[in-house]
Amino acid sequence: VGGDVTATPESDDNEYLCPVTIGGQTLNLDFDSGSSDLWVFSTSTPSSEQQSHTIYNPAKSSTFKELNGFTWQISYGDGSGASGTVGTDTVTVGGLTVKNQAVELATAVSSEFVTDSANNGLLGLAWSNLNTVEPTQQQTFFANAGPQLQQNVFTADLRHDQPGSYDFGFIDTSKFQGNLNYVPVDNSQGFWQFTVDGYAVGDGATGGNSFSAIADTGTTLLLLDDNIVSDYYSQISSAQNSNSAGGFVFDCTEDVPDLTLQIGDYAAVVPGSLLNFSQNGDGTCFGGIQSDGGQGFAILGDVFLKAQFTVFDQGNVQLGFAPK
Ligand SMILES: C[C@H](Cc1ccc(C(C)(C)C)cc1)[C@H](NN)c1nnnn1Cc1ccc2c(c1)OCO2
Repeated sequence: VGGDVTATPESDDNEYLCPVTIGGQTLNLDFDSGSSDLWVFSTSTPSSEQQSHTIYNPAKSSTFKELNGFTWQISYGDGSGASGTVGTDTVTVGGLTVKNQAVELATAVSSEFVTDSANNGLLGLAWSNLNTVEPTQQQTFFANAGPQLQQNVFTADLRHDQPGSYDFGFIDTSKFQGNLNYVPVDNSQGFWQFTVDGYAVGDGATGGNSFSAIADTGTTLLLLDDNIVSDYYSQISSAQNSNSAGGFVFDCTEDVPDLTLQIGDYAAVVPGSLLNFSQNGDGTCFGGIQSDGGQGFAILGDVFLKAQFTVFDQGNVQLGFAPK
């Protein structure tokens, strides 16, 4: 048994949304391999915060069950967050159905979620030890689906400005070139965390120290250690760190170098075209590489994942990468 679901980019590839059916109701959710809560806008969300969101109404689901007294509360690294109550329902993603999946109903959401009307919640795909439900931590959709999957994996094929896909339970070899390169995962902190062994800017030599990184479909950009960020932008003459823009910007006319991350024997190339992320409207462009805020590990978000076909292997606790 498996599932294949389309991942549609919002404007500027800021996030990728996928249709999820919960108790017969379909909402577009942001699949997030960097968190482990499945939460939705619902009839429990204050009407002032519901705005033009699609909401889930548990009263209209014949399979919803309340988990009495259970709560959740999550804060994301970008400062946003949400909280609420919990129940279970039947959840279907791309034809793959999980019964009695914990579904977290938002009773409060931060302004970033209120204003992003296309995003009706998150579906966490990190490890279940990151789930925030109390008093009893809940399993993710992927953890619950694992036993019924042919292969205990899901794959991400995100694309620039065009629909991509997530597959659950199988690896579609038509979606990548060559062989998959596997790297062991340390899931002790709940992330898809692994070691990057070095990096290269443009056609320069690979150097630098090894560092920890997480594969995070829920983060838009490629967030790296400040030293690597400075090294990278030293190769773009007009680059500057702009407070008003919220990060490094450069003239849109500049030739933007590739970044290569050495992962074991695999050289993961992120082409310069993806590293010129968006236009600021004043002739400057916003970089796809930005600071990780000094949190001790790099966050390989969508900018990185658009350039690699990625296998999240729950069975063998490993990640696989291949060029597309
Ligand atoms: C930000 C997303 C989670 C999210 C997604 C979408 C949204 C909006 C829809 C409202 C746009 C908000 C939030 C990410 N998911 N793993 C995440 N959740 N927790 N940490 N991260 C990654 C991180 C992202 C940005 C940092 C950061 C760490 O540290 C410093 O700046």
